Amino acid sequence: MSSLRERINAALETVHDPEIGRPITELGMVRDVALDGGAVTVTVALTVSGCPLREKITGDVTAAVEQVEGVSSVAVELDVMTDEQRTDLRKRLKGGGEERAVPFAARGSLTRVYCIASAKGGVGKSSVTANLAAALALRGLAVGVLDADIYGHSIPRALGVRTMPMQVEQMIMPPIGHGVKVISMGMFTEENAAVLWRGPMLHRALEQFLVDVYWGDLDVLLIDMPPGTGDVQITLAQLLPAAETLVVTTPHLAAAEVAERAGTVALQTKQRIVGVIENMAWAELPTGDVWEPFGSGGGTQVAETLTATLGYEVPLLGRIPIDPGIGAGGDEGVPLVLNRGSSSAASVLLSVGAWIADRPRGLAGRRLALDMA
Ligand SMILES: Nc1ncnc2c1ncn2[C@@H]1O[C@H](COP(=O)(O)OP(=O)(O)OP(=O)(O)O)[C@@H](O)[C@H]1O
Repeated sequence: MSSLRERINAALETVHDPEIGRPITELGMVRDVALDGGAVTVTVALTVSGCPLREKITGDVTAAVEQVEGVSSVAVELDVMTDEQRTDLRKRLKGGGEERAVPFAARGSLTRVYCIASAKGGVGKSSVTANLAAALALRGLAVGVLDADIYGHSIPRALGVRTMPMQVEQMIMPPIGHGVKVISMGMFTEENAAVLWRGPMLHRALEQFLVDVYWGDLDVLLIDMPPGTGDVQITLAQLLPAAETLVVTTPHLAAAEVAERAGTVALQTKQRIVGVIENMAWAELPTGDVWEPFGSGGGTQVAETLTATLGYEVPLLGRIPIDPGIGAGGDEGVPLVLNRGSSSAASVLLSVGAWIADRPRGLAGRRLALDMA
């Protein structure tokens, strides 16, 4: 039979750091386990002082150790990592790999990166991104969202994220909302300040979000793009040449114009457009009838035009109806797919999420580093 200390250590291995998602034992956070008969005192070193998750970690350690046979009481003492320990942690998390590389652009990266793009603002791109991210997390996928929309940062709020990212050494720990890791340009600017992002500054900021943020091993990274064509599109195409694009449009936008803009970016950046999502496509009347206030066929037309222009199949992945629950979910920080999963809008969003989830995580069908030149 194992000793009390061994059993306590095994219990501590089940406690994960809430931000990093790895066992605290593996991260070097358990500094000491003192035994006085069955009374246990565990000293945990937090990554930074004033860590907002101290209570959660204390609670998790207590709950895990309390259950160990032979333990009569548990006390948790908190300490803070030394500079050397933080450096060591950063190296461990980066896997000793190249320091300043974009992990998703590395050869062999299995993370699928999708840029959620639109020709114009206000078509619901951010709402779609937040809901798709939540839908993917719901299916058990490891998901991150990078909010690169420099004109409006609605993603953190839509995913219920209210905390700021923590910094450990040069590593930025993304806050997590509904299981989704979130980083937004808005987290690094004064509240509501209109920032005029110039090209080089923008490039550096986006690079930092991809390189210095600890994303961990993601299945999918969604990037909420600013509408239209511009510096963000160019920068991201350089940093993430294998990223793919999902185009969000509404039926009333001139389909030809939407397709032309999206197609031009795809041709210039050589990034593949993998599908079109039509938002605000229809509304259900109290009578049960379907009403299409903005006309119909826009999404199909965009998909068909892109298919013809780009020379490969660009499918229409879904038509999301108008649903006030989308706006309410965004305001409350609980995406519609999580709180009204059976509504028509949620069903479409969940089915697009399923389509993304079912695409292989591997390299199949993707452009490899060799032909990125
Ligand atoms: N299907 C829908 N039904 C009802 N309201 C919607 C729907 N989709 C989005 N909305 C609402 O439309 C508004 C614009 O949506 P959102 O912010 O997601 O668009 P966006 O394209 O990201 O805009 P921007 O680029 O300006 O940030 C929001 O108030 C949102 O709640």
